[in-house]
Amino acid sequence: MNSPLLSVEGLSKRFGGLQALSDVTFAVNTGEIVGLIGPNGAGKSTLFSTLVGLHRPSAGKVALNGRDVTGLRPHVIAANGLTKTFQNVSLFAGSSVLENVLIGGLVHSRVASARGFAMDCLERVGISDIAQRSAGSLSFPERARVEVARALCTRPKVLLLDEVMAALNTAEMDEIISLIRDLRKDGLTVVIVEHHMRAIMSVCDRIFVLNFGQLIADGPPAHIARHPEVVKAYLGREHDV
Ligand SMILES: Nc1ncnc2c1ncn2[C@@H]1O[C@H](COP(=O)(O)OP(=O)(O)OP(=O)(O)O)[C@@H](O)[C@H]1O
Repeated sequence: MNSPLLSVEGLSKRFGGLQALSDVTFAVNTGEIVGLIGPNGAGKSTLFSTLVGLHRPSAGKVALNGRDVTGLRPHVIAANGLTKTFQNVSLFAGSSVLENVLIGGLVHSRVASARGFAMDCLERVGISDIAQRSAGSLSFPERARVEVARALCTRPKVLLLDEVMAALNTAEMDEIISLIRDLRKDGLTVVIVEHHMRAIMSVCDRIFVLNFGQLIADGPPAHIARHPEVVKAYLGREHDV
């Protein structure tokens, strides 16, 4: 059997007296779309930030394609193929859409060659027509696409999407879901943190559930939607899938 593309073993993160992640272990295979859910404060963003090197883990190991990337600097981890988008979309409002996306490409190349690839990424997410617009003037759905394009510009193998659908209505969310499916068809592996259960349940092959920093369940959407501990800790009721 092939080894998983992303492998996380016994990952823990402590902030002073607070244990934000406790002994988290999971694996993601090439081409999967995996969801990560759990109540506010469960540790989802901390897990993403620790995976991409923004936090140094207190214990545990992260491997990408069999290579240990634990504790490496964020740009080195990005260059190895693991990238995340940022919650509460953090674009440079005074810069153009193209400039915002191009920043992602600087992990691999200089500005001149990054520009062409940044345009390709904008094309891939369907917004090449707004490349010269100021990022500060964008709608929420446009901003979500720019965030995805910027992450794509780092040429990820695994893309971590942190609540990119947060401010979107149902129709806008469906468009992003369709984009995520297209990215998978192109060979990308995706992990999604999202509070919109309809979106998560419809797009993910598998879902991991965090509660108080611990992984309490892992399985296909139909299993997670009826998992008693998940319903109690997070969902509040069983969901139809
Ligand atoms: N830099 C930090 N310093 C100290 N504590 C932190 C830090 N970042 C997160 N925490 C704490 O770690 C815990 C997990 O937070 P985290 O943001 O990862 O949860 P989350 O599951 O992403 O929540 P949400 O769904 O609200 O985004 C929380 O108790 C939070 O207050």
